[in-house]
Amino acid sequence: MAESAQVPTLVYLVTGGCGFLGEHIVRMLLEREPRLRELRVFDLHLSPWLEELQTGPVQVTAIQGDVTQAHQVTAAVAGSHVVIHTAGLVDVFGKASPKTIHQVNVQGTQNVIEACIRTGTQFLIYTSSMEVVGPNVKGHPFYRGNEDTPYEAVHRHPYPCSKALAEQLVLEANGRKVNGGLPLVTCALRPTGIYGEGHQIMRDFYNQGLRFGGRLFRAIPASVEHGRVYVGNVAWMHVLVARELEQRAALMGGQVYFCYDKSPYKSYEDFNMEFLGPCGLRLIGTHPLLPYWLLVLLATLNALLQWLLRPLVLYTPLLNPYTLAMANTTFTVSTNKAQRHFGYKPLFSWEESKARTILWVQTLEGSAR
Ligand SMILES: NC(=O)C1=CN([C@@H]2O[C@H](COP(=O)(O)OP(=O)(O)OC[C@H]3O[C@@H](n4cnc5c(N)ncnc54)[C@H](O)[C@@H]3O)[C@@H](O)[C@H]2O)C=CC1
Ligand SMILES: CC(C)[C@@H](O)CC[C@@H](C)[C@H]1CC[C@H]2[C@@H]3[C@H](O)CC4=CC(=O)CC[C@]4(C)[C@H]3CC[C@]12C
Repeated sequence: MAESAQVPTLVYLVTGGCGFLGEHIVRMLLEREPRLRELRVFDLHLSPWLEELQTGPVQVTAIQGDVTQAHQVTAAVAGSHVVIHTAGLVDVFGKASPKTIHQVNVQGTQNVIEACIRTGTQFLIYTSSMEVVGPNVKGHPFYRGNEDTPYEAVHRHPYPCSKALAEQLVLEANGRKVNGGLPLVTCALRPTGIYGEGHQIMRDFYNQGLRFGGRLFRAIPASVEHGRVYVGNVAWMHVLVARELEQRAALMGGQVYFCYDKSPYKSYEDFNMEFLGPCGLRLIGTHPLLPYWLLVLLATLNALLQWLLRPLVLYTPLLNPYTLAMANTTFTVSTNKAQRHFGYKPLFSWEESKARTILWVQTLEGSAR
């Protein structure tokens, strides 16, 4: 991928480029990657905002496609220098079947890998997840751990299982010969809970609060810390890895990196209130309002109701057995591996991340402020 710094010559492909994280990666690349000649945005659902990006100096190519269709992926990858694979089914609410989650997240990733091999694309960055590690099915806490912290990564839920399998495929593909004889260089980035402009779950919490007269009810102890990272910093880490992967292939190839920044360690609900509070919502209770056994019962009833209603309507509440277990298990990271390996530093401070997210929440319909 060696190229002259003056003339934009590179072709990047972002799968899932119209998603929450994907959009930030696309915009960040256009703002901060001067070597770009063409940016291909591959997604099952193309967004209208892509049109506004097609008037700039970089050729933005919108490709409507499905990562489960190998031929579509191969056509999109052919001729690209770097692939950022962020497309995926991010579902812990029972919206998609386990089979579909596997097809998209695992088979789709395999299709991306094989497309790189077949077409000679050398650099592949995969958006993995903290969920590849945990919280595990035993509810073991992961307290300010890093990429080398021993932890029993045992999962049953289709989503974390699919992310773990896909990450393994990507890392194992590192070093395989691509068409033309050069080695494929891969790495995987593991964001913790991403927040920021466009986060659907934050939108869901906000709407739930509006439905209850501006109130949200504490279900999780404030002491249970959950790692969060601002979407702009996750996007920046992807851009940086894509830039450094060629020069530092021996060090970075086949590696995993947690995505992190200076976002504070808080419970999932308290962290959300950093943004929802200034927008008029209140979190009721300094302790969970219901005993844990009752929350488990309610979550189980929600899962039963989802199953009963499925032939008629898709019922996907925030509270289900998996989300309750996740929220109730400490999982935070403390690492500097990305800084040591490729000089990553968060682009956005906590204050900037918070301000940007609050501004976005305030634009949501019904915002009190
Ligand atoms: N949201 C979060 O807190 C975290 C997300 N991640 C990972 O980041 C990536 C992006 O996640 P989000 O932006 O939150 O999700 P998202 O659902 O907003 O974006 C995913 C994108 O992939 C596209 N997509 C889904 N199925 C596809 C298919 N078959 N073919 C082509 N495109 C397809 C969707 O249309 C969507 O635009 C995912 O791989 C997810 O596992 C990792 C850690 C945390
Ligand atoms: C209803 C209450 C119990 C409430 O507190 C439930 C919160 C719950 C919806 C979230 C708690 C932890 C979140 C997950 C975590 O951030 C890790 C993730 C990584 C990903 O790759 C995708 C999203 C998620 C699974 C995230 C989803 C929402 C939570 C389960």
